[in-house]
Amino acid sequence: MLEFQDVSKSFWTGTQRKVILNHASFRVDLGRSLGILAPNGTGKTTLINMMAGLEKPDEGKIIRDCKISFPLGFMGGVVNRISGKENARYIANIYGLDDDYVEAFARWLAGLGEYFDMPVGTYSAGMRARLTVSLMLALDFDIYLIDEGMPTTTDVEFNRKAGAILRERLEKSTVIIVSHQANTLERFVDRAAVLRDGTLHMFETLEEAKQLYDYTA
Ligand SMILES: Nc1ncnc2c1ncn2[C@@H]1O[C@H](COP(=O)(O)OP(=O)(O)OP(=O)(O)O)[C@@H](O)[C@H]1O
Repeated sequence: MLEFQDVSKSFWTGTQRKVILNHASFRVDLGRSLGILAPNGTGKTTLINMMAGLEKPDEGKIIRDCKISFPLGFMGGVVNRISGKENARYIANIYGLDDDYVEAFARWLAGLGEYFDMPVGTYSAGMRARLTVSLMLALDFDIYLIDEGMPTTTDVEFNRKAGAILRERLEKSTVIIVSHQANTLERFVDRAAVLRDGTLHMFETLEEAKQLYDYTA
C-alpha cells in the first residue's frame, strides 16, 4: 500500500507559488493499478518522485509499506561514467538483491552486446532505454512507477521480450503511471485520477477520469 496523508507540495518560482498538491489524501492498494492524467507542467514528475521517495512533501505524510520502484523514465538512476554491468550491480546492492542475478538478467534482456561492459555515456538513447527498462524488470517490485509511458525503443526483439516480461509482472504487481495522454494509460490501469490545481480527483474508471480531463482541458 502507498498512502498520501494530507500532503502539500509547492515550488516558489521567485514571483509566485506553483502548487503541485494541496492537502491531498489518497491511497493506492496493491492489485489496483492507477493511471494519473495531468497536463504538462502540472507536477506529474514531482508527484511520481514523491511516491518514489526522491522528493519530500512540504507537509503531510507519505506511507510506503511495500517495495516501490524508482520511476521508469528516471534516467538519474543510471550512472553515465560506469558500464551497464556496473550499474546493474550497483542497483542490485541498493535494493538488496543478488548482484550476479541482476547483472545476468540485464545483460540478457538489454541485448547490448559488448556495450554492456562499456560506459553508459557511450550509449545511444535507445540503448539507454533498453538498459533502464531491463534494470527495472530485473528487480521485483510491488509497485512500478512509470512517468509518461515506457521509454521508447524501436528494437523489435527487445520490445517483444520486455513486453512479455512486463505483462507477466503486471499480473502480480501494481502500476502507477502518470501521463498527459489517456491512451498511454489504457493498457495498464484499473482506475484513474486527474491531477488539477493541486487536487487529485479519483475515479473508478479511466472513462470517468477522461470526462473530467477533457472537460477541463
Ligand atoms: N525544484 C523546483 N523549483 C521550482 N519549480 C519547480 C521545481 N521542480 C519543478 N518545478 C515546477 O513545478 C511544475 C511541475 O513540474 P513537474 O516536472 O513535476 O511537471 P510535469 O507535469 O512532470 O511536467 P512535464 O510534463 O512538462 O515534464 C513546473 O512548473 C516546474 O517548473
